[in-house]
Amino acid sequence: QYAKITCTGRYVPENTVSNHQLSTMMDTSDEWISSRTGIRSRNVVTNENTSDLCSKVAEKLLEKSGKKAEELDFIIVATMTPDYGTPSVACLVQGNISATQAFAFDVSAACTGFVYALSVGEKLIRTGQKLGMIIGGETLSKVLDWNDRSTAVLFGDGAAGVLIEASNEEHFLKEKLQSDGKRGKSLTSGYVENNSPFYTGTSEGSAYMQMVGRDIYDFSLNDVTNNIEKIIEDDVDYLLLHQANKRIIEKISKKLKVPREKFLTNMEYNGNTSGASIPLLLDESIEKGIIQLGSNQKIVLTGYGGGLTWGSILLTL
Ligand SMILES: O=C(O)C1CCN(c2ccc(-c3cc(CO)ccc3Cl)cn2)CC1
Repeated sequence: QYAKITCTGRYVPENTVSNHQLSTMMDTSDEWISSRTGIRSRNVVTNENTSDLCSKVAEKLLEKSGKKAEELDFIIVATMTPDYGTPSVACLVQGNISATQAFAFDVSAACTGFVYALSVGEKLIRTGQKLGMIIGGETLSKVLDWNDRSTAVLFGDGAAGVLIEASNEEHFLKEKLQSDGKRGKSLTSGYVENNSPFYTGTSEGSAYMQMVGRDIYDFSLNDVTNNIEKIIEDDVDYLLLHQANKRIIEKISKKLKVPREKFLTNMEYNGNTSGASIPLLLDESIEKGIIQLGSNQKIVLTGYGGGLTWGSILLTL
């Protein structure tokens, strides 16, 4: 049996923060942010954590599909901003929706997390599971250094996901997943201090998000373009890339010689939501009627970011 995406859903926090609002909090401007990133606003939690956002998505997926929670065989959450080290966000979601038959785990691959998780979920279906839920969810606002304008203006909170089910038709056509730990220090977040009386080592990192923008920019233009080239086909209808920066997407489209209008974007009102960005874009594009489940449209999903990780999946809907 094959796997097929049968439902999509999303949830973003109510609190919308405009570029202008940020310009009253730090030395930045709407002009700088929107011209350099394409971002005009983002949504930021005030009293929710990642498991809350993901649980809202889970409830929406069940409501839209008519599936019962106890039908779920597995739940995978892709996140770099979990509530806890343990329990996983996926387990917290499982508890919240009483998916009593499911096994649940998180995937840590930053902005490529949803692509990695979808790839794993597809294999679980192909080896016999019947129904899975795969969610990308982040509360990046809790790990940002809000005094560092170079990162604080780029990121947003949100969650979105899909149901995948066993199918007789083949929908997942090709994938290429990659990582490079040697370059991992270019984007870090969530370092945990060791306070043991025995520890004499140094503190390596920061709990806050730190990014060497130049390195990530160059990586995205070079490694990510090469990755897409390995799986893309001439009749691809749309490419849904991780929504990190409008200029990088324009540069990738030029380098690939693929028309810009095939690259869907939504960073304008979400900011960079890391593992949530691709499923947010997928659900929004379906709601807008640009993409339809069951249409046989051919799309590419490409994530790229912390790890460093990057990867693409070519699939038909
Ligand atoms: O000066 C400028 O133009 C600045 C230059 C620095 N910028 C960056 C740099 C890197 C990213 C980024 C982040 C991730 C992680 O999700 C993945 C992929 C990318 Cl390309 C986003 N923005 C903002 C505009």
